[in-house]
Amino acid sequence: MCPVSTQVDSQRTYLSGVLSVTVEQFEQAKSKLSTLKDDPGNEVKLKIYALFKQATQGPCNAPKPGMLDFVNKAKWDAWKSLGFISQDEARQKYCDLIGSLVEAETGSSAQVSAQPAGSGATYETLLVTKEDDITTIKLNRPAKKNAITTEMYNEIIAALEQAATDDSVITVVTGAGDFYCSGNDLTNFTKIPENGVEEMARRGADLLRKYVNAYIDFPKPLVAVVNGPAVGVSVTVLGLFDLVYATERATFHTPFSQLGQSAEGCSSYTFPKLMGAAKASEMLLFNKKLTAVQACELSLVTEVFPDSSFQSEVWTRLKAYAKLPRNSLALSKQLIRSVEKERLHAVNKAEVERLMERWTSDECFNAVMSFFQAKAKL
Ligand SMILES: CCC/C=C/C(=O)SCCNC(=O)CCNC(=O)[C@H](O)C(C)(C)COP(=O)([O-])OP(=O)([O-])OC[C@H]1O[C@@H](n2cnc3c(N)ncnc32)[C@H](O)[C@@H]1OP(=O)([O-])[O-]
Repeated sequence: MCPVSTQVDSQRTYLSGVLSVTVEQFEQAKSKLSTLKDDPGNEVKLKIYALFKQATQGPCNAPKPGMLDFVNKAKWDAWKSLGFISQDEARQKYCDLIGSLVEAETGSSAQVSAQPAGSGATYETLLVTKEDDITTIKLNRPAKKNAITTEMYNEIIAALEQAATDDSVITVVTGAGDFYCSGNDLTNFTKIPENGVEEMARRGADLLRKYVNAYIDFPKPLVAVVNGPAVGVSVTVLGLFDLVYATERATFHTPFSQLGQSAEGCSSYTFPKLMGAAKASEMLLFNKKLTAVQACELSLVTEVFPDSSFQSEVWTRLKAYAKLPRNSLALSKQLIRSVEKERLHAVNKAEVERLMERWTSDECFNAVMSFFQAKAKL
């Protein structure tokens, strides 16, 4: 909560039914920003920038910077992502954000910020719901084909931690829009911290290890409802799900070599085990894209459904499954997976170490540049 706004409740005004901060409170928040001692990190700085622009100028109307103008493109994207929220709401969010940063530094809300996001928690990149004993984690950046930003990795980890302990029976991961997920957001590679690419690689590796661990350790039945094409890390972790239901429109590919990278998500172990070494190599080394039916034939997918009836058939089935005795389901899942857990953690660790080296390589740098250059020419 914003300390600035809570100090002077009487100065708050109601506009269109929305609690709003005064101009004075907004100015106070602005000056508090310069007193912060800790760098809040690029993601948060971008959010502050975007909220400030929205609060002072309204929705983004600036021309889109070129793809190679990384910094200005990231700022523009952040501002644009606020859509048409009102200047009032942006002022309120700006104050709340700066208030929470100030409070975190002074220690008064340290406990709150250390807690995983829970039911009732708001996520920026996910829609998390609980209904019919099913917790659904929906990746929610459809305009970017649900590419996974650093923030989204953290939010998925938090949502899985929460789902692991809530009273739902089954947990589902799915995507908003026409894609399931386009994998790692390639702009993650353009957010280089002050201490350089090595530091970016170290942080990325740490986050990826935690992310994959969240799937390895997940204690209840975990189901992927693959509503469209899936790419990269969203495909590799499928080997850690208990069921994978796919629309016939879905495709599956892992363009690691093309990106100068290497396999992750425990796929260097789960894929050969599921489909045999030769088929796994075609995917993981040579970027072979599978149709949903081919993925099902190779045991990566449990069952394929016609696109027109996909949602209704899958959800009818999942709702029935969620009525089964919860402890029996969870304990059976744990029996199936526990034999492999130690090995999977070791595989995850080894894959992440390899990737950390890859992310500082010329091969990876050149591949990511090619992606953005190709876009810039469009
Ligand atoms: C961490 C572990 C190691 C890595 C593991 C991996 O996941 S490796 C795998 C890594 N993944 C890849 O290599 C996939 C790279 N992406 C693609 O190949 C294609 O975008 C596509 C086939 C996913 C969709 O093609 P389409 O013609 O249907 O749609 P479109 O292209 O017009 O996209 C719409 C908007 O979304 C944007 N966007 C989409 N994906 C990403 C992304 N990953 N990143 C950032 N942005 C992305 C795209 O730029 C565009 O934004 P704009 O211009 O509106 O600001």
